[in-house]
Amino acid sequence: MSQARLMDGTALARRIVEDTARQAADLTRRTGTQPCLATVLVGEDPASVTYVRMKQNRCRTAGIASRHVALPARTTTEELVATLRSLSADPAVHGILLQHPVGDHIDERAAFEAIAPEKDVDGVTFASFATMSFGLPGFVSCTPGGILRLLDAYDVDLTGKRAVVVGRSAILGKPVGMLLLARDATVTYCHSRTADLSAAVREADVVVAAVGRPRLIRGQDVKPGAVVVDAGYNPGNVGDVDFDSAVERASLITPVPGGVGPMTIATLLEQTVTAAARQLGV
Ligand SMILES: NC(=O)C1=CN([C@@H]2O[C@H](COP(=O)(O)OP(=O)(O)OC[C@H]3O[C@@H](n4cnc5c(N)ncnc54)[C@H](OP(=O)(O)O)[C@@H]3O)[C@@H](O)[C@H]2O)C=CC1
Ligand SMILES: Nc1nc(=O)c2c([nH]1)NC[C@@H]1CN(c3ccc(C(=O)N[C@@H](CCC(=O)O)C(=O)O)cc3)C=[N+]21
Repeated sequence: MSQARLMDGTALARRIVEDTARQAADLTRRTGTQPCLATVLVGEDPASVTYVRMKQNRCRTAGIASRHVALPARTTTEELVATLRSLSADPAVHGILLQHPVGDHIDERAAFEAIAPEKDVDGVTFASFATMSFGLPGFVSCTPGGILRLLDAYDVDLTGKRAVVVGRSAILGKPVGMLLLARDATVTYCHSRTADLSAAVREADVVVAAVGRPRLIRGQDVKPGAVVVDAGYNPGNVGDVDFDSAVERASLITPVPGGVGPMTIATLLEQTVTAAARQLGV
């Protein structure tokens, strides 16, 4: 069998960011206000520092202002909630991103819920999860939203397809399953307690790997012709899919890097400009 075609997230994300930059410039010209994303980081985990910096850099190239709030690792839930409430109330801030994970001593859910839904451009609040799941207007979780955009760009028909999502986190696995369900896929969630992961994956027409375990999904478990989305992003730019073996069986596959990662940031920027437009009343 021939090798899978690559789903090029870098190229699609570049087009989305260019469109977003035009919209940001237009909005700035019409209102005199630049769209602004606030990024909040607790602690100094090097990977998280890098991700947040990438997001800020991409904002700058798209003409979106960013404001960074760096909090010490010992920050309490109450302090973090207070910070997010004050950003939620600040009219100069249009979108808020709280970088996950925040540390075990903090109630991450309480922190997410302190983000005003109209500024939840990362799509992490209960309100966003609900609107996304019901197909109502609102903000989608960025990585899941980016994954669906990528599948659409490659004309992947999801209707009636068996989709297996490996992982069920609040910002990735669970919401991507809801988006696939909304597109009439038959969705199975797998997680750390799944009895036979290989058996589940072997049945999948579409696999989304969102685990955080390097190369967990192997080519031998990929159904020939399946579509494979690797959302994993492990140290050393390694995905959750064993690319070299999976590329031999899949029909379409995302590379790491250059697949899902850039789509996440493109979705974040796009939703920030949408949030700003709504808040500025245009
Ligand atoms: N490219 C991007 O933009 C982004 C990439 N990521 C990447 O995606 C991956 C997942 O991130 P995230 O969802 O935040 O991670 P979490 O650690 O929050 O969740 C991991 C999920 O995988 C499940 N899991 C763990 N081990 C296994 C296993 N051996 N078999 C089956 N399931 C397992 C867990 O199950 P259980 O629920 O039972 O514990 C959990 O549901 C990471 O590599 C992360 O870096 C994350 C966000 C954005
Ligand atoms: N609240 C929250 N929302 C997130 O969206 C979120 C988060 N927390 N915590 C951490 C993860 C990780 N994440 C990535 C985003 C882009 C790339 C990305 O663009 N990667 C490039 C490579 C970039 C490079 O390494 O040069 C690629 O895959 O091609 C990777 C990882 C978002 N996350």
